[in-house]
Amino acid sequence: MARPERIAVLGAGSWGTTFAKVLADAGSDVVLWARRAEVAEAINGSRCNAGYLPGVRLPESLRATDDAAAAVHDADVVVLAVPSQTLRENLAGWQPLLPAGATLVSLAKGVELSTLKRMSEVIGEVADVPMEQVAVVSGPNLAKEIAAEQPTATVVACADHDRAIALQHACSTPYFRPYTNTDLIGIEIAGACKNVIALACGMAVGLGFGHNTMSSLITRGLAETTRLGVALGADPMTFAGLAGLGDLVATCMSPLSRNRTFGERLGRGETLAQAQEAAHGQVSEGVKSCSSIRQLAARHGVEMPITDVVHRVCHEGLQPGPAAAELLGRERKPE
Ligand SMILES: NC(=O)C1=CN([C@@H]2O[C@H](COP(=O)(O)OP(=O)(O)OC[C@H]3O[C@@H](n4cnc5c(N)ncnc54)[C@H](OP(=O)(O)O)[C@@H]3O)[C@@H](O)[C@H]2O)C=CC1
Ligand SMILES: O=C(CO)COP(=O)(O)O
Repeated sequence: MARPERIAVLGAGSWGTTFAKVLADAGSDVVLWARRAEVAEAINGSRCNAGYLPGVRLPESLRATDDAAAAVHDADVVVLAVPSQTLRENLAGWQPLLPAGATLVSLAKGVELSTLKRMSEVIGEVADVPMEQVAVVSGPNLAKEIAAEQPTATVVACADHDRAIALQHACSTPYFRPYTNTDLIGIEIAGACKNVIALACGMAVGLGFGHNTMSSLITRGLAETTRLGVALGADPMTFAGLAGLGDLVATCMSPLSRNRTFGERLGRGETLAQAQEAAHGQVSEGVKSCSSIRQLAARHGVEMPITDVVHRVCHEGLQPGPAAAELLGRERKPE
């Protein structure tokens, strides 16, 4: 399959804008859709999306618009960069505009609350395209670091390996190195679950705990994520890769992570509403996905104790201190 020529990125938040920059830097012809006209105007005028990426100069070749039809016109790749829980509604509106045969790419890391579906499943269903047309990009990809052109690797996953390779070419730059994979289930489960584990790590930081605690949560978090992924049909090796362990470590360890920061506020005693207000509208996917992942795990008889307490802290009034004590007090068992 030929390298794509025209790419539309729908969603101009931190990651959509950064990924559009990566694609433009890789030489692709990119149009970025922003839902607010003033954001598109600022990108075209001052080459900046100050609300999400202050101080980052966007390439001259990157064009922005608030007209979704103009953005997707003639595109052979359409990248979806909106939050997981709004993707279905957004895509339903865009579906009539999508060029036939275009590769649809998900950047979102979550599990839909109402259906417990992964993002690629939502895309296949709403766009009514074969799953071979749907791809996912996921890895240790904190937007601000990539926007600053710090070296980063990622994974481009698609059941159609040729499409994955075409997309890999379209987003390879001297600072961004994509690998291909065909295990969509593993890549997406890893991406959604790491946000929940990052919330737990943030709570640990907020409670004043150090690196042993973080490391224990990361390792046991990876164990429960892998259990769920394997139950759903994923390749267990995916969880040792960039989109598994790689993203888990980056998100849990970095103060740039919105999920970790959100968890830290809860750990310091703030309420969910206070932590949400401090996020200034930026999405912390784990806050909702902890509930959908917990339900998905229950449906498949998989134990996910960290995800369970994160859900109860976020939505059922459990406090982070007692949540930590509960995890430590669980029945003793072999590793
Ligand atoms: N940021 C990162 O480092 C990374 C993020 N991701 C994932 O990418 C996805 C998008 O995240 P990110 O860009 O960071 O999120 P942000 O919160 O930074 O931006 C969200 C974007 O979606 C738009 N948006 C929000 N709600 C709606 C809606 N109802 N309809 C249409 N557009 C909407 C926002 O528009 P507006 O500005 O007008 O509100 C904004 O452009 C998430 O699933 C995230 O987990 C993955 C890898 C890295
Ligand atoms: O997915 C991410 C890094 O890979 C971004 O994480 P946050 O959404 O927690 O900022």
